[in-house]
Amino acid sequence: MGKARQSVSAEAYGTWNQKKAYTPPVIAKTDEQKDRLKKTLLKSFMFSALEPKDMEIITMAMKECNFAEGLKVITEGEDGDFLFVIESGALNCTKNIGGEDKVVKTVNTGDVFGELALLYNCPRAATVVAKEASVCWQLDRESFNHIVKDAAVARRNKYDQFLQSVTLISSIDAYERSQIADALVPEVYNKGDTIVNQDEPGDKFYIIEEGSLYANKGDKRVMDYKVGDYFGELALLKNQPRACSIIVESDTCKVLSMTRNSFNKMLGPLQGLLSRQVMNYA
Ligand SMILES: Nc1ncnc2c1ncn2[C@@H]1O[C@@H]2COP(=O)(O)O[C@H]2[C@H]1O
Repeated sequence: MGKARQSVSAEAYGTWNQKKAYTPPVIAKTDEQKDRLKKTLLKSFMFSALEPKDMEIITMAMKECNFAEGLKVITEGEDGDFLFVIESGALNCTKNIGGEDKVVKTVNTGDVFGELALLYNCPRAATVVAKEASVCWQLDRESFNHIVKDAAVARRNKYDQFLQSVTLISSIDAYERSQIADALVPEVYNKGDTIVNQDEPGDKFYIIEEGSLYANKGDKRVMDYKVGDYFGELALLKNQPRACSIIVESDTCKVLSMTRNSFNKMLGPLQGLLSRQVMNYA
């Protein structure tokens, strides 16, 4: 038996908010399923930052789906009322481009798919087919709208315009850019702070959102950085210690960081470009 349904009244959202009363669905799960689902949600940028209370509602509302290899989960152009988070396996997203089906992305563990129809009330933008047997967790539109949507939209909007101005990312398509926005974590520093220490191991990549910084190799200043520039890629690309220290020059500085995992996954297609830029280093 599942837990008793919880009702979240309209008043809870304030009279200025048009959201209707929402009764979260409760789909019965074993402890083992709950455990797997929680671990999966923690791997997903869209869900990992939820408040514990919201995480509990989402955990109860999600439904396990086991997709056999070759199964079509989503069809481009159709209406959609669910999104999915992947626990294991891999699925191909294809789009019909000029009469031909082209794979535009392969999604796997921790990725979310099917979110666009829910975020923007539009038909499915791609077809999604299980490339191999995959375990996914399905979430309904209403639960997504009430608990996750506002934060997800705000986050994607907040960084989208800025990311379009970052030269490195300008060649990436809008969908990949939205995925990068999901993965970025803001960090704030003050004048004189060292964000990256020479010779130490490194596992993050950074883009500068506000402020100015410089790089020191030993005592020598070797590079200046401004808004839209990036640093920290070398240790990740080459699996080596930090080649320089990066120090904040302006009074304050905001950077957007990305873990090694996200860097590999999302900036993977840019590795050639990043490696060519390395030639410019002193
Ligand atoms: N390049 C892409 N353009 C649009 N959707 C994509 C792309 N790559 C992956 N997808 C996913 O494919 C899903 C199809 O359903 P949705 O449009 O709801 O949400 C879409 C995204 O989650």
